[in-house]
Amino acid sequence: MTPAPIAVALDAPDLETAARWAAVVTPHVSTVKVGLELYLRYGPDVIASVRGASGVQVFLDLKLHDIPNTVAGAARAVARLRPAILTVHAAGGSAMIRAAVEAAPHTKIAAVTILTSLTEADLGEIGLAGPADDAVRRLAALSVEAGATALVCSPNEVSAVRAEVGKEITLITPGVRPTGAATQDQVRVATPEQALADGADLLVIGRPITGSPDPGATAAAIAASLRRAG
Ligand SMILES: O=c1ccn([C@@H]2O[C@H](COP(=O)(O)O)[C@@H](O)[C@H]2O)c(=O)[nH]1
Repeated sequence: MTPAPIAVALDAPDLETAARWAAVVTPHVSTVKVGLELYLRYGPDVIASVRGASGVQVFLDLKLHDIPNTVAGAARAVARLRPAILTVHAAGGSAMIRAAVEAAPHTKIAAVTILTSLTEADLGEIGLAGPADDAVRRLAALSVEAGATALVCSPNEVSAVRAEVGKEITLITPGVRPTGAATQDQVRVATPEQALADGADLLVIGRPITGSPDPGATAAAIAASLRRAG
């Protein structure tokens, strides 16, 4: 069976737990995601541990955000680990995004538009007043113009972003919650089925899977539900 277009966020407190989650979900999902918690604790070794024997695609979610020269150096440093996807913050601007793209030519650079944990009130607080859609579309267009081939946005904006950037760009959506699951610190959310129907290419799902009693079975159930819906 083809693995579902899901990236399981391995936000684990230790490497053993992350590797165990990766091993049980990889028959069912296309991708595992390593974020700041794991990478800052264990460094590059974490990539081989979660990739394991299956060779599953690894998404390195470091959300780089600095001056172009520094981001280029960081992207070059992690590119040797061969992550399939590496994130940078779109708010770093065109030159910074372009620097990452040029420094890591074999890695898909994904620009994070507006974090899925932010409300419109939060956006006002940081000087981006107005509907989230507007800021997300603006940052999406700028990122693609700068060479990003993937974008991270909430499922709520995915159809607007698709209309803005076309079908060649990979749209990645965190903030995905199966019906009835706790939203936790996520604000702009939708179900896996809705996110996919609206045009997402890769759904990031963490705690609803890793916090469940049987992460392998939960990943399999979400994957089956996507196949039924598709
Ligand atoms: O806007 C963003 C960008 C990245 N993330 C990351 O996705 C996962 C979501 O985990 P859940 O447990 O499903 O909430 C997490 O690793 C975030 O760092 C995001 O949530 N929103």
